[in-house]
Amino acid sequence: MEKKPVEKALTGAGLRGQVAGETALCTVGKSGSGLTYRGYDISELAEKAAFEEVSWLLQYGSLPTAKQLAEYNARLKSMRGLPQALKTVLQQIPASAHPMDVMRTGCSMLGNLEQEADFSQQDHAIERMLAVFPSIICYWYRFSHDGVEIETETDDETIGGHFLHMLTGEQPSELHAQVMSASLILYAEHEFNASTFTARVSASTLTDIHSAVTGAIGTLRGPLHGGANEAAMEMIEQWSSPDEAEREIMGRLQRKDKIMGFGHAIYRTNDPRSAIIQQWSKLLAEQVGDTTLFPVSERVDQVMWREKKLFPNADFYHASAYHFMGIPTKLFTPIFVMSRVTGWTAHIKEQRANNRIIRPSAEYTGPDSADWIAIEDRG
Ligand SMILES: CC(=O)SCCNC(=O)CCNC(=O)[C@H](O)C(C)(C)COP(=O)(O)OP(=O)(O)OC[C@H]1O[C@@H](n2cnc3c(N)ncnc32)[C@H](O)[C@@H]1OP(=O)(O)O
Ligand SMILES: O=C([O-])CC(=O)C(=O)O
Repeated sequence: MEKKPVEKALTGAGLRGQVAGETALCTVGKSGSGLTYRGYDISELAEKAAFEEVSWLLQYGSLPTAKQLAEYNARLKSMRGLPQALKTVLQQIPASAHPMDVMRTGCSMLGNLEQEADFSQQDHAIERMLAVFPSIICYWYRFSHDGVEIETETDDETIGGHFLHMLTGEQPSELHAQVMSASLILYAEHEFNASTFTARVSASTLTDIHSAVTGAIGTLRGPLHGGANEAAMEMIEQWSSPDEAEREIMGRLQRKDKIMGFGHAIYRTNDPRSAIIQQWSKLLAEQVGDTTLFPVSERVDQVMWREKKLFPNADFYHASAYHFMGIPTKLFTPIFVMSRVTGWTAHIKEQRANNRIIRPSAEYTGPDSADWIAIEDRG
């Protein structure tokens, strides 16, 4: 079937199509559907790189040598521990809290305990956030849900493996560690998306790095952005067959509901990250013997294209992939944070290196002038 692009101008509301700054970090949809990080194609990175190589690439500008990577990994490993004051704060947060709020509070508290005194400390602060974010979410999750106080200073080689290990209490399989690495690479960076733009606006005031990242976490939380992976999971898990999924999707489209995990502000024909995570999801489905969730996902994909010419974005097949690895749905978006902190902080560094406060203008639509009305005369 030939795919046709979604017809909608890249202009107007939402600053669509307007250049809001410069970056050497990433291109999105440059030739319609591509994605590159510092010139490297996403499919090559997802196939050949470890997530830590990509995070180094974003933070320091080039691929690391073997020595640089080994030293970086050792540093990250040594930074996984939580200060007692942060543990105490995490222990206060109820199990009913939204895990993205936990991430936001965790990041903010870290900024209180380990302040970035000046910008010469930014690389240390970035490595610390990258190393400790999985610890923050897993410590809170296991404490609030299972009553277990976990050890976050594990010996796992990778960030993805470290996360899965803390979450399940077991060493992850090679396949799961591989999928986590690929997933973290896919989510790492995406130009001027809403959360990254938040981070850049924040950084442009010359505020500290934890404030900028805290704002970005809050922005990523929304269902139109990172929260879509959880929303997609909540949708597809309701259906027990592809036929039921098709009927339900048709009904939702008729009611003009948004289907989470579909469509994109920039890509017009496909999101290059989707096919990659779809392949991993398929493999995981085979491994767990799934005969429902993956076929349901594929049917939703087909129907959305047939009916609306809308395609799955990075979030849609992440839902089933994470589910097959046993990750609770509410932790899907925090994984996005564990990855995207690399993109946010690379943008913060870039903004700081050539800064002018970001302060656009608005088109005024209010009354021309208004005459003052004394309070006793107001109806
Ligand atoms: C990692 C990420 O953050 S990826 C994005 C994750 N978000 C989602 O998956 C949420 C669902 N998707 C959406 O809400 C949107 O597609 C967004 C927010 C991603 C992009 O929004 P926009 O740039 O405004 O979308 P776009 O201009 O391409 O919309 C074109 C038309 O398709 C419709 N449309 C877009 N996405 C969807 C969807 N998921 N379900 C149903 N209709 C949709 C729009 O309502 C619009 O219709 P209209 O012309 O009648 O108003
Ligand atoms: O670019 C966007 O608007 C949203 C997105 O896909 C991302 O942040 O990964």
